[in-house]
Amino acid sequence: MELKTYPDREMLAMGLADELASALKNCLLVHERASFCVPGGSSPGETFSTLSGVDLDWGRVHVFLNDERWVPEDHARSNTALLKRTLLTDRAAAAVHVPLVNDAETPEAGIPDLAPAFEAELPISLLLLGMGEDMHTASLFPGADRLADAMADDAPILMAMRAEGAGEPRVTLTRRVLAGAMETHVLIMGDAKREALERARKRDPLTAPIAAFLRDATVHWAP
Ligand SMILES: O=C1O[C@H](COP(=O)(O)O)[C@@H](O)[C@H](O)[C@H]1O
Repeated sequence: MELKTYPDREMLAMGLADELASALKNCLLVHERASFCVPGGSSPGETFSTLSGVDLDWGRVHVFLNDERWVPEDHARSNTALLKRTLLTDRAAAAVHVPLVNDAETPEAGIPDLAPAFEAELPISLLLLGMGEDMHTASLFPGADRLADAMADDAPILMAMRAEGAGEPRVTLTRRVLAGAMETHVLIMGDAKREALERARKRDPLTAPIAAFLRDATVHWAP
């Protein structure tokens, strides 16, 4: 694991957006397209806004979320809405968005229609993950009902997930899919998450799911 620290959140957004843009450009030099898998939540908005203005061949970039809360797009907690508002705008409006939610009643009912589109996106070219103070990443929550299945080597691409701390039901890419990414970055902010990261490094991924992705990751942190 490499840890990059920034003096403040604005510098983090600029530095991380720059690094992600370089990774996408390098990928597009040798591949027809790049698959770019990104988190939702409260942390990535400023990085996404900065990245959306970068001049690159966005039409060859396929963007999708690590996970989604099973809520409609006009819901305040919709990760899809955040993605559309902050990343898939400006120059990046030309990117191809692979949706992770539909209008089915539950994630279990929606996944069969969503999953086939993800087959063509693997392996993920560039992965950005977030992390909660409880050491969850994507919707791989400690104590979640199907965490062990989602962490297994033979997990499907997408799984439904429910956990006490998660709020609503979720859909998440599974560990093997996320861990297969060619390049991985993690975005965290604040002292509590820095402490959680250090705790997770000593823990089993089944109790600290972010630990499954740290070995080859670059972690970006600001106070
Ligand atoms: O619920 C979620 O939480 C994590 C962390 O979010 P943050 O608000 O603490 O930055 C996020 O990475 C994930 O995509 C999201 O669905």
